[in-house]
Amino acid sequence: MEQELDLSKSFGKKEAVIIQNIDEDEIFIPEKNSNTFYTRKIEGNKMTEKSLIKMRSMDLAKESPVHGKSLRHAKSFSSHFIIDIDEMTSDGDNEKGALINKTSSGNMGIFSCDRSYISSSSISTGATLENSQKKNNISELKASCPMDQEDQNSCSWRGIQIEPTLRIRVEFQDVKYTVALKGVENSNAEKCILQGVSGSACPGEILALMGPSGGGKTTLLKLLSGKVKNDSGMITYNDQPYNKSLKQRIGFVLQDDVVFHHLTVKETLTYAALLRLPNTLSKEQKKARAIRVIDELGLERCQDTIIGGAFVRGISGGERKRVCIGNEILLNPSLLFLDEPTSGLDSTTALRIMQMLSNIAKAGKTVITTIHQPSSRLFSRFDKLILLGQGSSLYFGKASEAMLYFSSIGCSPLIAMNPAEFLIDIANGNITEKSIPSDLEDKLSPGNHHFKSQYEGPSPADVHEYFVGAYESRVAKIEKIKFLNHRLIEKDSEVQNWPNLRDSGATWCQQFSILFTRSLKERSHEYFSSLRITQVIATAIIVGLLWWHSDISPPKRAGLLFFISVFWAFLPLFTAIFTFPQERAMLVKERSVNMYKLSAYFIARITTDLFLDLVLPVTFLVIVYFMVRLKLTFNAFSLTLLTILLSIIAAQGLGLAIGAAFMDVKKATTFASVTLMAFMLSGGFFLLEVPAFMSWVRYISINYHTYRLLLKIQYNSLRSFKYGSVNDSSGVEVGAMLVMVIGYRMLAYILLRKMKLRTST
Ligand SMILES: Nc1ncnc2c1ncn2[C@@H]1O[C@H](COP(=O)(O)OP(=O)(O)OP(=O)(O)O)[C@@H](O)[C@H]1O
Repeated sequence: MEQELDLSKSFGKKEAVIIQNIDEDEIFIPEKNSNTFYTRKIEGNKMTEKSLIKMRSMDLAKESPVHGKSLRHAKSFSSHFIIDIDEMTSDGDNEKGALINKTSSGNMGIFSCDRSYISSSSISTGATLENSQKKNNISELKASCPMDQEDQNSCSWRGIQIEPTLRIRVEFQDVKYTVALKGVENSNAEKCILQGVSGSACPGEILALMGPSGGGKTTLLKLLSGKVKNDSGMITYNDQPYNKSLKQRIGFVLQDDVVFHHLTVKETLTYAALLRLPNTLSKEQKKARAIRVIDELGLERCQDTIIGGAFVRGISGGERKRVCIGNEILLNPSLLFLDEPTSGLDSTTALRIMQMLSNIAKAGKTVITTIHQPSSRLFSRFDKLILLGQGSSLYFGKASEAMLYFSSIGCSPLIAMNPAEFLIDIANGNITEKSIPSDLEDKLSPGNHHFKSQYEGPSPADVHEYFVGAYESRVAKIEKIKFLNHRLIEKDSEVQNWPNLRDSGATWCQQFSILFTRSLKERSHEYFSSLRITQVIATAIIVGLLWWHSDISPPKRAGLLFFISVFWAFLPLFTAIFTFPQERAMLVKERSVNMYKLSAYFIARITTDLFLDLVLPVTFLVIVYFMVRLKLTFNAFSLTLLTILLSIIAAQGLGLAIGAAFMDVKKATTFASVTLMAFMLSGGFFLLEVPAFMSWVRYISINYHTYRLLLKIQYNSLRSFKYGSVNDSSGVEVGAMLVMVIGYRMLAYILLRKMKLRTST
């Protein structure tokens, strides 16, 4: 079926979309500057959600115009039409009127160019918008949900908003940042990372920070998000300086954001929702919110796939980025900061992510993102742009006017070039294949002190200096005046108190239970991995075979009992050592946004390990006990098992404390191996007599106490062993082990508390 639309009045630009399968009673909400449309159905005064409608983008330049105008043909779809995106999404109040379908198809759509909601059914009757009952419904809907032009286009995101977004305008003026250089001879050496950067970003906008690697983008992002404090200059949020209550309104997506590798997409977002959303929402509502975010981010297909990591395959890079963004979006932040959200992704996925950010911005949020080298399609999504080169601003303003600005100062591409490529070249001081500004050329001409006898073109340093100077004289001054004027006007206005965002998330007990379950899910794969099970069972069988039905004489069994004490200290210690170093990034990230109390995390974490560590030792002991035929009484078996469990818990505590002290796996494992060796040698099996001045080592040795307890259980007395005290009661050993169980954990907790949460650049 061939469809024709009279687009002659309003259309005729570069791009078009074909929209298929339009139902009756649907309205379309075109996105500004994008080729995305949403559909909503109207039921009474309510609009219900429907998915993004299918569309196809095409280049109209390649299409043959009909009637000499922008009339287009389209074939082979049950229902579709073509419409000019530029016109459709053009800003503003320009009333272009509705486009009426010339055919009689009842399944065609109608659009007007003022971005109103338009019903497809209006077309089938040829009715105008004014007469449409649907329009009345829409007007009522708009009246009940007042929002500005941007907000109208963002209904899909409104569904996941907890409360209306507080619109925050970020302005920064003359921001400087310097770091002290470590490891250089001159201890006062400093490096200036940002020098006098200014700009602003308003709600509904995407501000892109572009520049070459090392240009200072991430540093600026961290300064603007309050993660790092600036040395001088001013950063304001709705004309107020940063304060702690802003923290909850800021979402920050790191370049390599941390997520648990063994949790699925759904689990990741559900746990985040349960922990972070306010308690005014029920558990079911929080879960529903997570599901909603999954839908909005287009992650339905992979919601039950694990995230994955370096050693385990999971979701794709683009999906992972979207999960990280979803983690932040759940909370409806007013400001969203992203560090290179598209790096490493193919251009289609990158565009999809940018489209999503665009939708997020249109929901009234301020989005600031760093970006390396975007494609031209990606570039067109930015509202504002800051171009940084060696920490200095080379451009700030509308992204769409960046090329115009550089051409106004005499630098434009001489060959066809992607704008981002051109801008990055400029920021790198590379102006090959670009026109050289006459001022710069004059500077390098004979007679000037910059002139070199053999003209080689301007050096990157000259180019950089020129563009910084041009920016200072043409843009920076104007921005400064704007900023100051703005502040003067705002000065008399009331100081704004940030309204309380929400009550705090989950209670302590809820936090504990959520973190316990999350930890159990994340860790169980490690505890019950086939490798670990094989390791324990194989060791048990080898030990059982070596000591098969061994005779009961002490010399023979002492070696076995000592080995058990070493094995069940070694294994849990080296497992526990990784806990905090591995989870450090996640802990810092989650704690820095007060996601939970450290105590809830800590208790949940050690309880998970306790729980998981009980299964394998029981299996081990059952195999060894009956193969060797250790003392076959119920009491002896249970006491041996309890002793091993006590040893495991004490060793875990030591491992946690060492891990928390170093927060570095390499250092921690080195220290732990030396400690365990000292414990083993002083444990009483290798050495009966220890010099008096070294005897203290025994008392802090886990092996010493475990070995003595095992001997006492099997032989009731230590008299035949002639080492250490021959006291037959087990109180001292049990007491010492309990002190270790609690003491090492307390130490680990204190060390964790001291861990710095604020990051440096
Ligand atoms: N703490 C620090 N000590 C020394 N130099 C630093 C420190 N932090 C940042 N820098 C330097 O400051 C410059 C800017 O760093 P930043 O991470 O902001 O760059 P970037 O533009 O984000 O780079 P990329 O795109 O490669 O991520 C770099 O040269 C970096 O080495």
